[in-house]
Amino acid sequence: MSVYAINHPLVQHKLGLLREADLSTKSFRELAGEVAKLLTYEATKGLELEDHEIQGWNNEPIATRRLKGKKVTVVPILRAGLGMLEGVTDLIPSARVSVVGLYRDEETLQPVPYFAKFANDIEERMALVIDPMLATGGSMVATLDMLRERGCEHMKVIVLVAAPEGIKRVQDAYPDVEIYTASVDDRLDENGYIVPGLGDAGDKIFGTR
Ligand SMILES: O=P(O)(O)OC[C@H]1O[C@H](OP(=O)(O)OP(=O)(O)O)[C@H](O)[C@@H]1O
Ligand SMILES: O=c1cc[nH]c(=O)[nH]1
Ligand SMILES: [Mg+2]
Repeated sequence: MSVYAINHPLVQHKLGLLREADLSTKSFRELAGEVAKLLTYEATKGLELEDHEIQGWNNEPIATRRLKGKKVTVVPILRAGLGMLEGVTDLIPSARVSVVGLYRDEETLQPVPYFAKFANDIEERMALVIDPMLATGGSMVATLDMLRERGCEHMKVIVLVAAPEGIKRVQDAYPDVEIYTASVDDRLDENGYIVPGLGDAGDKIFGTR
């Protein structure tokens, strides 16, 4: 089972702040970006390197290493995934951004697609899919389906908070996909919200509460 719940003290401290009921939009946005950045650090620890020789300060060659292969594509799921994007691209500034627009129908809890634009050569890139909330997992699996249909083989998921139901759904469909999260929470409530969770992450990030 490849779920990585990151217990780093900074992640746990910031997650605790994010869970405060009356946090301002500004603080929620800042913290979501900061936790996304720390989770990205963990999620990228297995990236492949290649040897690369450079000219050093005194004109002597230095053997260094650099990231190998095509640049990563980051895939925010609209809207709420945008709240994590800057945190991720702070660490991977040359990443290509692919965007998937989905909203979850409030009655059926099914994902409804409304936009998709992928980086070119997606089949050669590692995709880091970002969304604050993994609840039923419907939105995440729909996004992974879109990427896999386009030939993307190497995908990882970064979410701020995950419900056990969503983790199971992703793992059943994509056992090879690693999930990085600040917390595996207890359960979903009767409306499909994660408990204890963060509430409606999209509304909090966009100030549309
Ligand atoms: O795992 P699921 O049950 O599919 O639920 C999770 C999805 O719900 C939220 O998005 P929402 O539909 O609220 O859209 P928004 O980001 O535009 O607010 C969240 O950001 C995920 O994308
Ligand atoms: O808890 C949840 C579940 C879905 N979407 C959210 O924003 N929060
Ligand atoms: Mg929402």
